[in-house]
Amino acid sequence: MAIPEMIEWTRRIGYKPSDFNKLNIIHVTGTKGKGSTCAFTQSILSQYSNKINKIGLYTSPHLKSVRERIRINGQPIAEELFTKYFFEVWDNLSSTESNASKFPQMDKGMKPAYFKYLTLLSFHVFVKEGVDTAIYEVGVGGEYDSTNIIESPTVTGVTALGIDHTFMLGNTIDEIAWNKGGIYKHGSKAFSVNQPIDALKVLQNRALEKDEILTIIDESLAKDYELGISGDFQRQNAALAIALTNEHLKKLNVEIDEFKTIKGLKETFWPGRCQTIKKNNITYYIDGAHTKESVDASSNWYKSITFDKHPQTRVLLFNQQTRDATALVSRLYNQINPIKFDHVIFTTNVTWSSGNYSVDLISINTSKDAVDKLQVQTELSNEWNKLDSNSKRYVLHDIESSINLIESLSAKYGEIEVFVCGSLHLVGGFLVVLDGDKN
Ligand SMILES: Nc1ncnc2c1ncn2[C@@H]1O[C@H](COP(=O)(O)OP(=O)(O)OP(=O)(O)O)[C@@H](O)[C@H]1O
Repeated sequence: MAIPEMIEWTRRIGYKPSDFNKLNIIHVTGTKGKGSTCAFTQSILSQYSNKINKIGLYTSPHLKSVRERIRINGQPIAEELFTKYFFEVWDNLSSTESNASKFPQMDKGMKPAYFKYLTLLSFHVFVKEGVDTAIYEVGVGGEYDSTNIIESPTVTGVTALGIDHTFMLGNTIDEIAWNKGGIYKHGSKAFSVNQPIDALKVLQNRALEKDEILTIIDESLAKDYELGISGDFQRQNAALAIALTNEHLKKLNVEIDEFKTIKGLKETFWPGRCQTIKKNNITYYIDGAHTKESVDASSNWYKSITFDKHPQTRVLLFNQQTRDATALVSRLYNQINPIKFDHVIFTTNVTWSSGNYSVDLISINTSKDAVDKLQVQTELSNEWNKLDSNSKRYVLHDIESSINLIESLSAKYGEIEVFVCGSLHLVGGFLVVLDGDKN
């Protein structure tokens, strides 16, 4: 019922899905690289400002502020606009009659859950603000995702597939591919990067169901270009972005200009993914990887850019609160080998030492009890002890305390390098504390 319900919510805020065709939507899913691909796409298209007036970008999750999820021309929408449109949606949902015979479970006045609400809000914002190109990142999967009420995207793309969200999408790569391939649409060219053979067959069939022939992009498309997001694997995401933007521009009858592609790729900024920040004597290498494949990718990135450096001290700051954290951390250890960490810090995603989360980062998915008992962090520390008993291990309650510890290590040892990894929630809180955003 996910899609019929989403269409019903849409009706209650005053729209039909076909109203969103004028947004000229590029729809993107995948397991890894969706957000980066969308960011490259946005940045390339922003070079055509004489032809494309306003570009909307809908992505998830956010790092520091929920407004990052709904961007116009690359910028998170302002607080005032967010508030205004949020309550317009809210009031419409409160007042519009329900379609009780068809949706008895959706009483008048009910509100959809978080992601659905934000998706509705994004459509409303983009229509009201006169967006003429919109890029939509799927939340989870594709077929039943709330973004999949989009009827006529200009083009669709599937990034690298892997195993994640199995409770919703299935345990095998075929089932996952089936869900993701649900965004392909009749009349919209279907793209993907190269995938494991089983997944590829499923994607091909899913495209055929919509009378489209799947195009596997040439992954060398971006090989000679400078990319604004670091990491070798980003070449694959950038190549997909080139294919998507070229097709989109064709549909809009805009001439493709390779120089704009090159400039757009170079200027792409997407924080929290293979990002380096230098602060005094501390260099932070930050990546929100949290699945097997992405932990491999980001560990290799860290290794490749720091292997030849010989800092006084290396530190790992890690958390993963809900997935198989110990398996991920041992994977990270094996990938990074022979680099060794002198200090290893396991923290929760709680932002401040007071026990508070930054307001936009409050998580109701994490059991408070597990956080209070530092259960996951203690398990991680025990696991690390088996992997490398020479590292000094710390189990800390929150991100602020972890950064304080890192700063005290730097005061003692001088030049230090810190790899921050395991969770985008950790990275979000980390950036809030590092930037001193007290909220
Ligand atoms: N093509 C890729 N292959 C492998 N790993 C990747 C790839 N692209 C991104 N990653 C990894 O996934 C992490 C998240 O990247 P990104 O935000 O682009 O992906 P996403 O699909 O939006 O993921 P999520 O939904 O988890 O946010 C990156 O930090 C990186 O570690």
